[in-house]
Amino acid sequence: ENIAFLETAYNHLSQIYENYLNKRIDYAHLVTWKDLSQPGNMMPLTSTFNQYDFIIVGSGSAGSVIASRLSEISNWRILLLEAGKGENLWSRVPLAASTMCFTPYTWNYVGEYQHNVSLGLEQHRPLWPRGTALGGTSVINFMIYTRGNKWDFERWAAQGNPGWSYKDVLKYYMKSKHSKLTFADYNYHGTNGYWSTEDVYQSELVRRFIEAGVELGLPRIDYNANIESFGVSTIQANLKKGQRYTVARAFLHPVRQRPNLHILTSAFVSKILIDPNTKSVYGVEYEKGGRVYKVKASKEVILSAGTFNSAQLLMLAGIGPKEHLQELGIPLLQDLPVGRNLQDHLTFPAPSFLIDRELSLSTSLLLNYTSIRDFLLHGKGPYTSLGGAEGIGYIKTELSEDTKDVPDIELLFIDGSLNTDYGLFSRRWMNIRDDIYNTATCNYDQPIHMIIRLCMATKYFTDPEQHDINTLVASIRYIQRLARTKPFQEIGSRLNPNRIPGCELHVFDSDNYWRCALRSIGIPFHHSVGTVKMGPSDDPTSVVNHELQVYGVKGLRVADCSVIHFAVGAHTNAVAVMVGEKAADIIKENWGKLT
Ligand SMILES: Cc1cc2nc3c(=O)[nH]c(=O)nc-3n(C[C@H](O)[C@H](O)[C@H](O)COP(=O)(O)OP(=O)(O)OC[C@H]3O[C@@H](n4cnc5c(N)ncnc54)[C@H](O)[C@@H]3O)c2cc1C
Repeated sequence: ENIAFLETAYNHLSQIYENYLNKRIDYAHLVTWKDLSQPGNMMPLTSTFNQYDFIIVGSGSAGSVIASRLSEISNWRILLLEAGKGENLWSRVPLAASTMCFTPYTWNYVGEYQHNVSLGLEQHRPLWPRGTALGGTSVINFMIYTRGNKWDFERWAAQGNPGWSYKDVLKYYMKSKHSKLTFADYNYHGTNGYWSTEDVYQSELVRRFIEAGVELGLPRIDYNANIESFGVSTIQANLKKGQRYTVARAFLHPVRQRPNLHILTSAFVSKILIDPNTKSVYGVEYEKGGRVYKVKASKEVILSAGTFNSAQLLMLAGIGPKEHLQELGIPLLQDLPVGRNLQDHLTFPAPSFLIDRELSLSTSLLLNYTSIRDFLLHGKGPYTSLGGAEGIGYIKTELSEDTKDVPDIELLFIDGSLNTDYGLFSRRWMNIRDDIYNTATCNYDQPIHMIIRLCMATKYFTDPEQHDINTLVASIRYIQRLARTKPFQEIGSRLNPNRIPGCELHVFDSDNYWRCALRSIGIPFHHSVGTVKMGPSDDPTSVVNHELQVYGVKGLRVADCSVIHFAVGAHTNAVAVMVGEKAADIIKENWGKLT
């Protein structure tokens, strides 16, 4: 497999870079790679059982973990149904992260128009990709490994969800992990789990980012150890030997030969089967190869289809808000506020800074024999950069009203800018309009980029108090202070003076200018959660209880990002894996199998 990988990778990287140099793009090329990652246990349809103990819908960050863990019980029969296909080799190259949204491995969702945000995007609408592959969104994401602040989980539990406090969930974060990090507190990192975590490529620039933080009083921290809430760090990433390590590679491949685990890809679940009289779930209907099949579950169906699709499948089954289902002519089974609590972080791909030295990721660094060899043979070098993301920082702005040590802003340090890939991928992934890209970002050779991310449930700038947008402006000021520190001044760091079209009326770099810029190219950060909210039975906004069971329906659980009831201060991949680990233990315990 390694030799095949090297050969194919070399040929395709050469082809892609030829296109890249010619500023052409051949998206088809990205997806035609031979698929080496098909799971071994792709049972032919004639061999699937008519009945399983558990059926899991969706093999994403949570679903893969659940299938892996439940199939540890050898006399349980488990079926995992996934609409997408197995990964391909291209998806293993970390630097290629931003290209994955242009492959068939995404559902291609697009956000609705909102009058006060994303105004500088094509049709004023942000892209909202979700993965469809064995491994789900972990096949298209940026592999940044973050868990969230301990107070996120204390609040999660305090809101009527016993078993979800920091102490409770830390156990599962550690269980899944196989860490190989140089700067880490190993009291907080597992070393025997399935899921590998490594350091990413560290350029001279990220070293300067860390030094800049330290100059401003932010210590270098292991941000997943949750001892110190504020600080700077290089990124911990889900890589193994420098390649993307998806949840499917981590949790399914090692167990795929288990006779009690059947995995079907390209199997699209269209319906949850529920007896309307008893409100008991007895199976699912799915489509594969143009045919429709029904399969029964004697114990439970577990929805792990992601924040959008789990909510959709519930509503198609008549579980959702009464009026909405009536509008669509779907007979009501259970009136629950499914889909009502969608939350996401917001990110802003600016400001960028110019520097005097050629230090950031560049064509000459990438189109270079040493870099390609380092990646293919040693799993090192700039190709292991997570689409350019190298550094991370957590701060609390002066506007925060939180009494606890909870950051309200995450800083992401990006080595390069929107034009590093000639505008072929990153800005398209953000759906930024041509005029904005051409005027604001594309005509400098050596910009570096510090992105900021709002670590709170943003109201997408509808807040009458303007607390969310003002917090972002405060964080832009913080970033400017970072850029003025000695480590950045030594390389001539200065704010990119190009203005965002549509914001010319405002004095450049004034607070109003940044508010305008934020409304223009502020976008969701793809950490959507909350559509199937977990909460106590007396909370009318809840859909599942703390054991992930859907209220009023028997034999149905939901376990993925949709149950997370607020936008925790983390990128959500590891949180979904933690939900999967915990869900598996809850299920085992409920059925008397937890040893
Ligand atoms: C572009 C991008 C970058 C990101 N970067 C990061 C990052 O760097 N770090 C991080 O922590 N998080 C990141 N995230 C977020 C994170 O990856 C997701 O939140 C997480 O993977 C979601 O896990 P999940 O289990 O909820 O759902 P998913 O992983 O989305 O899994 C759902 C699965 O269900 C399948 N499915 C859906 N409907 C059906 C159906 N009807 N029938 C059968 N199967 C179905 C889907 O195909 C999919 O495989 C990123 C997300 C995106 C989109």
